[in-house]
Amino acid sequence: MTTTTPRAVVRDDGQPAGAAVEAVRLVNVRKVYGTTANPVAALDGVTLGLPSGSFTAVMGPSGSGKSTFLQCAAGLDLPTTGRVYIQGEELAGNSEAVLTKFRRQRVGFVFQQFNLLPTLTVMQNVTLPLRLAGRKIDRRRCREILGRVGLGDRLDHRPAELSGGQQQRVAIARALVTDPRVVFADEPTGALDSRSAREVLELLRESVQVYDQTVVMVTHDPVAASYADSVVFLVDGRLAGGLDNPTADAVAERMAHLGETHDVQAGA
Ligand SMILES: Nc1ncnc2c1ncn2[C@@H]1O[C@H](COP(=O)(O)OP(=O)(O)OP(=O)(O)O)[C@@H](O)[C@H]1O
Repeated sequence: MTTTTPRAVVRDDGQPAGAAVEAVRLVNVRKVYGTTANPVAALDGVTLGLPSGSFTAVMGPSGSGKSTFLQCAAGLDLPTTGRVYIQGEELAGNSEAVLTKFRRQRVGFVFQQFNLLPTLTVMQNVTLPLRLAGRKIDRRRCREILGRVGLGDRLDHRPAELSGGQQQRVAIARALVTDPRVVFADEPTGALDSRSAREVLELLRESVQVYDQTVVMVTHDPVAASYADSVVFLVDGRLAGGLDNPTADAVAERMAHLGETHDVQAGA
């Protein structure tokens, strides 16, 4: 009989072989802005994995690196050092064309200011990512998604004819139309009244619970964060702990004491 010494098999992204592939994984990500003489580390060694089908809120004080985190995780920008994986595939290559293709195939975005094209109708805005990716436009599916966000009767309207909340729902439909694995949202409720904000957050949660997508959302608002499955906190570009099943009160309480938990690198 022969015996073999068990050997841990580790995948290229640092995860044990056989582990479920995470939707997003950052490994020791640093992003440095500024000059060599005066560098600013917007992200300072962030290692974090977000499971598929999870809804994560990213919080922290102003300047803590939240937007930089989202930009790097989503492939809108490249880290100075470290690695980023979406659904197990490394976001690599330094040409903008490669990054653009990667984003078009795998991720969707929702921004605070909606970023709809004003001259296009609702339907044209929603089909745009498919056109840009050279993919077939299935109008029935687009109508279905717009119905899902409550805008099935507004297909021919232009953004200026819609309320802020409705515009953000168009933006969500546009983010979902390519069936991305991960939707990144940067302050998606920042420009909305509380009722519209609630509708937008419910749609994001539905895309996780019903459609098994993964959502990563930067927010300043503890109520918005309470719609997520978990919250990760950033302070000075470093992870400063997390919170599962967050309530708005628990999030607000943590935010109030964030500086004190500064050096905890969680979720690695
Ligand atoms: N393009 C840039 N050039 C130089 N410094 C930058 C740049 N972008 C961000 N920074 C710096 O990096 C740090 C993190 O910025 P970031 O925008 O990620 O923070 P944030 O948490 O999203 O802030 P806020 O909540 O105010 O939007 C800040 O010190 C910021 O000044």
